[in-house]
Parts: sequence; C-alpha cells; structure tokens
Amino acid sequence: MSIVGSTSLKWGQVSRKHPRYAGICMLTVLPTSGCSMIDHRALQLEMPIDIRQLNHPSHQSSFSLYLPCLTGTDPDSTSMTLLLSFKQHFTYQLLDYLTIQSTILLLLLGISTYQVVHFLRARNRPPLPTSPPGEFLLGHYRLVPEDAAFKKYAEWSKEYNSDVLFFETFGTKWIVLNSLESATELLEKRGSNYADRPRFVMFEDFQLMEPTHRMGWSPTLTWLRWGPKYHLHRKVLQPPFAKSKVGQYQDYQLREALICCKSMLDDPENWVIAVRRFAVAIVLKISYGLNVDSPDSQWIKLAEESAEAIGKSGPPASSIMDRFPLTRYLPTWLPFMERLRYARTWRHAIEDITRLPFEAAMSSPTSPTKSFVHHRMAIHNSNLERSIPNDFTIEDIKGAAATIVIAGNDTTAATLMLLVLYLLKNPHVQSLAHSEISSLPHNLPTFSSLPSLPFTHLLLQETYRLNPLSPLGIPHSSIQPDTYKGMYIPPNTIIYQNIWAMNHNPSIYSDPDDFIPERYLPVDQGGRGEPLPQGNFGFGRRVCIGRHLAENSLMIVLATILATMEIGEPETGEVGEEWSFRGQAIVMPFRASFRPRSDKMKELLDEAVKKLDEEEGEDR
Ligand code: HEM
Repeated sequence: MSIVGSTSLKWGQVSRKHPRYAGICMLTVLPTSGCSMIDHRALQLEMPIDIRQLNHPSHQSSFSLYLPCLTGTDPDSTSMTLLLSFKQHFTYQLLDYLTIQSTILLLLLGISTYQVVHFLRARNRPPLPTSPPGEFLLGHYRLVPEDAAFKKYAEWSKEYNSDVLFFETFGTKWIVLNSLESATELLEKRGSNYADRPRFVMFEDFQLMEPTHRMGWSPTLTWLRWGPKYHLHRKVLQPPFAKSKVGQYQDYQLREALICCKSMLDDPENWVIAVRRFAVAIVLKISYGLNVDSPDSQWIKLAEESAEAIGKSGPPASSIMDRFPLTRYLPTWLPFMERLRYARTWRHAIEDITRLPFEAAMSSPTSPTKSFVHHRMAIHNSNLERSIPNDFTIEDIKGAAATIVIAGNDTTAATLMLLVLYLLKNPHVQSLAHSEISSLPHNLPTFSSLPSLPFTHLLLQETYRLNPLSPLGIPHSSIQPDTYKGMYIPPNTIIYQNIWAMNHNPSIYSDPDDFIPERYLPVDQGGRGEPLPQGNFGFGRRVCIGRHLAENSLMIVLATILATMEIGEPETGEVGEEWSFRGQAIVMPFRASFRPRSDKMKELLDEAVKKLDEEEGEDR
C-alpha cells in the first residue's frame, strides 16, 4: 500500500472531539484492487490509528484496527499523517470504481437501508406524538409560520386533539407541549431528562473556541448545554438571586422605581427610555456595580441594542440554520437567510455588552461586595495568589455577568411596558388599583407596603398570563428516549413549551383574551377562582434564576406608578403600534399620557428623587 500526502488536521481538534476514545475499527480490503478499501468507520472517525495495524503484511479480506486511547499523551504524529493519507488514497481508488449508475445504486441502497432500519426501530417502540401532515423532504419546515407560531401550535393542538405535537424537518425533531400538565410532567417531574438545551446554531454563527462563544457570546447560562460547564455557571449564578437573597437589592430597586416614575411624569414623550433605564440600571448595578447616570447613558443604548439583537433573531432554535445547520454556509444575500444576516449585523451588540461594562467595572476596582463581577474577580485573584486553579475563568465571569444584564433587562422592561398598556386600556382596573394603593398611608410605597397590595399583585400576574414574553419558552432538549402517555419522545428532541396556549386555555381561563386581574380571586370574594398563571419563567432545572428579582422590581415600580400617576390615552395623536409578533412577541414603544395623581404625590416624588441625588453626591 502506498502512503502519500500529509494532513492539515490538528491534534487539538481531534482531542476535543474524542477526548477519551478507544475502540476497534473494521476495514475490508477488496482483493482485486490491491489496496482499495471500503472503510466502515475510519472515514467518519478523525482520529489516529495505530499505524502498525495498517502495515499488516497479508492483504487479506478483513482485519481489525485498534484506535488507541488518546487521553494524556500527545499523539504519534506519524500515525496522524498516515491515517489521512490513507483516506485520500481510499477516496481516489473509490472514485475510479464509481460510475453514475453505481453511485445511484449505492445511494438508493443507502436510503433503503436507512428506511428499513428506521422502520424496524419504529416498529419496536410506541408511536410518536401526533403531527400535522408534513411535506415531502421538507417535513414541517414550511408549515410552521415564522411569526406568532405559538398561535398556530395552539390551533393544531385543538384540531388534532393532542396537547403534545411532534414535528420534524431535515432530521431535526421538535415537540411542542401545549398544556401545563404535559410541561409539568416532563420538564418538572422528569426534569433531569429534559434539562439540556438544543444547539442554537444561529447564535453560534461565529465560531470561536467555545461552543457558546459565538455571535459574540461568552459562556452564557441561558444557552449552555447540560454538562459540567452548565452546572458550574448555575452554581455560581443561582445563589445571589434566591428568594431569601434578593432582599439585598431592594435599595437599588426602590431608587430606580422613583427615578423611573419621575422621568415618566416629567418627560412623557420619552417614557420608554425611563422604563429601559429602570430595567437596565438594576441589573447593571448588581452585575458590575455601575450606575446609569442619565437617560443618555451609553448603557441604556447598549442594553437596547442587545435586546434588539436577540429579540429580532426570532424564537431561539427555530431558524433555518437551526433546522438545517448546513445552510449557515450559504451566502447571506439569499432571501431566506434574513435571520442570519440580522444576527451577523447585530453581533457587535452582544460583544459590546459582554466587554464594555466589564472593562468599566475593572477600571475602578473596589470592594468585593460591590457587585457580582467584583466578587468573582476577588475569588479569582485570591486563587491565583494561592496557586489554586480557577474553574470559573475570567471568560466565564464575563459571560455570567453579561447574562444577568441580557436576561434581566429587556424581560423586565417589556413586562413594565405591558403593565402600562393594560392600565391604559383598562381604566376600570386602573381605578381599582388606585383605590387599593390609596388605602395605604399617604406616602410613597416601599417594599414593606407590598404585602398590603394583593390586587396590584394580581394585576402583574394577569399581565404575565395575557402575553408571555417568550410564548414558546426557551427550548429544552431531551437527553434519553422517553414515553409519555403512550407517545414516544426520541432523544435530542427540541422541547418547546407553549406558555401562551397554557395560559389561554379556555377550559381554565374564561374570556382568556381579556385582562381581568379579579379572575384569580376566590368566588366568594367576587372572583372566578382561576389559578395563577404558570410557566412564564420556564420549568424544571432550567427555570429562570431571576424570577424573584424580576417580581420585586416590577412590584415596586408598579406600586410607585399607581401611587403617583394616572395613565391614559396620549393627549394628541394615536397610541400607535403596540405589538409585533415578528419572531418573538415584542412590545412596541406605543404612546400614552402620564399625569400626576395629585400635587402632593408629585411633590413627594420630586423630593424623594432630590434626596437620592444628594445622597449620591455625598457618596462621590
Ligand atoms: C419578567 C422578567 C423575566 C422573565 C419573563 C423571564 C423569563 C425566563 C424564561 C422563560 C426562561 C427560560 C426558562 C426555561 O428554559 O425553562 C428564563 C431563563 C433565564 N433567566 Fe429569566 N426572565 C425574567 C427575568 C430575569 C432576570 C431579572 C434575570 C437575571 C438575574 C434572568 C436570568 C435568567 C437566566 C440566567 C436564565 C437561564 C437559566 C438556565 O438556562 O438555566 N431572568 N427566564
């Protein structure tokens, strides 16, 4: 056998792919062709093969190869070169033998074998969940609308009388859970089997070293696959946001709520900026210890841009690149590559929000208690000094800090915008909430006032229910095969949670499209006794870590809004566009009017903000 050529394959790539592989590879040698070979495994496995096995003297019809265990030592560079040369040789010889007819024959043989194996396997397992009929080759790809897909899934669920639906396209499988019952059973009770995330191919578009280091991402809890890195990030990120710990952020939240309400009243045309400032200032302070000084702050713009980049990239894991990863190599000017074009254009926003606040925080090193980043850097540096290895690297710290800001700012801002919208559209609800807050002593609300505001709490719950911001959740992925109510769920299946369908189920919520916070009150208190909505913060092991923080932020700002102002239609012109279902459900910057509820409350608000400014001046 002649061995020619050399390889460009690097040891690093091999070792990352197959860090501990050891196995046997079968080769078959065709006797008439000298050294033409049909290789069942080696062609797919890019790894060194012990060359001594290849030098087997007898060109017999079959023999075994040992793939050596690769851990620890460097590979033998000779064997790397020879393996690839061997492949080249094989390809060359194979092409000599192939005619068009034999190629077609081989292809047909391959397809039929695949189908027979598929059929045999399918025969021995329960049926898949119901699906609407797909198209030849494309499967369900064109059937699912890009915009407001959650509504279509809810319709299908009704039409096919199944709360669990199955879809497949180009080999990518996905399941949509349309009921709380199925989501609770699978994602909560059997949570360990559904705690993975799918590959987010579009977000991964720009390939650097780490799988989540693409589209400008550093390692980001939200997108991390189930595994050691994920566990490390969750272990670091979850504790500071536990219910028992979020009280430590109440001062920031109260401060930002007051600033937000004053800005809404003083500059109603720019009320959306006040809302954005509120949401970003809280998470920026927690994450980096940075302040948002003015409505023109670069941090507000940065937060807005990153929210835009993610929001308009569409529901995660649903683009053509996610369904058919090879399409990411197609030119972006093609009409159906709009989402990839968008992701590439906005990549800088994710990079900026990961890098710039971190640099700003590091330029003023202070106490470890100042912020998440300062705390983690103090641990990191102390480990360095004591020569203890840092599992949580600087890149991890950057990624985790950016996750708090990215995951926590737009979600909170958009929910607050929705609250304003529903108060504007439902004046009777607003007046009920005003009555409740007026029953408190005539002061601005604080966190200790919140337990006395049960109706205000229901108002927030109804806002969550009516328009979940991630109507299909952030998808999970199944790890092992599973069976649910006699339906087979294959491994590596993307699992969407149709939170919109769960919270609009007419058998649970009467008049599901109407905003009725009283619906949750017991019947004997004039309500309908309906259950509080669930799922807005996800399910099981991947449930949102920031839910308690978000709830506190939203409750204090809502109470301050209700105490200080009346929200109404804009004094001139139209409310404007409120919603876009382009990709995700996105709240648009609609118009509204904000008038002080009384001179006294406005005065109290102005004084409170003035006092905050003075205190901040003294701190500086
Ligand atoms: C109203 C505000 C918020 C909403 C509606 C919301 C919603 C969600 C949803 C639906 C998920 C996916 C859960 C799952 O996959 O099952 C999630 C995950 C996550 N959220 Fe939130 N969130 C909000 C606020 C926040 C805040 C303030 C933070 C920051 C501390 C945060 C940090 C995260 C993180 C890090 C994850 C990923 C968890 C994981 O994959 O393990 N969220 N959120």
